Amino acid sequence: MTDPLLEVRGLSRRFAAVDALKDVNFTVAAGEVHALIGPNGAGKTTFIHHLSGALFPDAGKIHFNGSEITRLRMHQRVRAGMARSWQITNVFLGLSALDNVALAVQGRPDAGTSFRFWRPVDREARLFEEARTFLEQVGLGERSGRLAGELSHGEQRALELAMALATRPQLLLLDEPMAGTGPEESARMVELIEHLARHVTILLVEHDMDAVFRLADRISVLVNGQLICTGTPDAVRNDAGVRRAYLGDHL
Ligand SMILES: Nc1ncnc2c1ncn2[C@@H]1O[C@H](COP(=O)(O)OP(=O)(O)OP(=O)(O)O)[C@@H](O)[C@H]1O
Repeated sequence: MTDPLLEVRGLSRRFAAVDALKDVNFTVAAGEVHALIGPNGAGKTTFIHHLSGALFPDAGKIHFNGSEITRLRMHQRVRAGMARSWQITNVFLGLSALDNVALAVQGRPDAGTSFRFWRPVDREARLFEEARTFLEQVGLGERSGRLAGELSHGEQRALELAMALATRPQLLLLDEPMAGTGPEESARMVELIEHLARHVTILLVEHDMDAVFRLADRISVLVNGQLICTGTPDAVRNDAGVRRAYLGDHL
């Protein structure tokens, strides 16, 4: 078996009296869509914060793409090939969709070198050309000139995905991409994630179980800070412990 793209070993984190994460062992294989599910307060957001570098653990190690990243800062993890959707907090609402993605392209470390040999006018044209391809990938090609603030909530989530893709990640962390979207927008987001999954490995945290069971190759279940099960959607659906602790209410 090839080494996992992401490997978490013995991750623990305590907040005052709460064990938010307890000795979590977890892997994401290259090419898969891996969903992390669990009831409210299970520790999912805390876990994603540890992967993205927003928080550091009390114990445990995180390896990504063969290197240890446990103590790396957020921007270093982005450079290493990990991108996270931030629930729209990173989108500049007063800028066009295209400008938002162009900024994300420009922030990529290799953009400086790949654009260095172009004259300023060509350089700018290249930058926007590349940004446009990411907008097209998320279905926003026609909306590139719109101010981000004028886009619907679902379109803003898609824009955020285009910005994450602009960093050319190997692993995309999607934190509740369906949150706040209506049924039509959710369906579009599921299609979009299916499309992106052909090109990039995805770790998905999501409460929408229809979306999770449709998209995931493997599912991990977190309850009270502990990973109680990892397996295929069928295995997780039929796991007695999972049904008792969580899915029983949802199925
Ligand atoms: N900064 C913090 N300070 C104190 N306690 C915290 C902090 N962040 C999280 N917790 C606690 O850690 C536990 C896990 O919270 P977390 O937000 O990670 O759960 P979650 O699975 O993401 O929940 P939800 O699905 O509702 O978003 C909860 O008991 C929460 O109250």
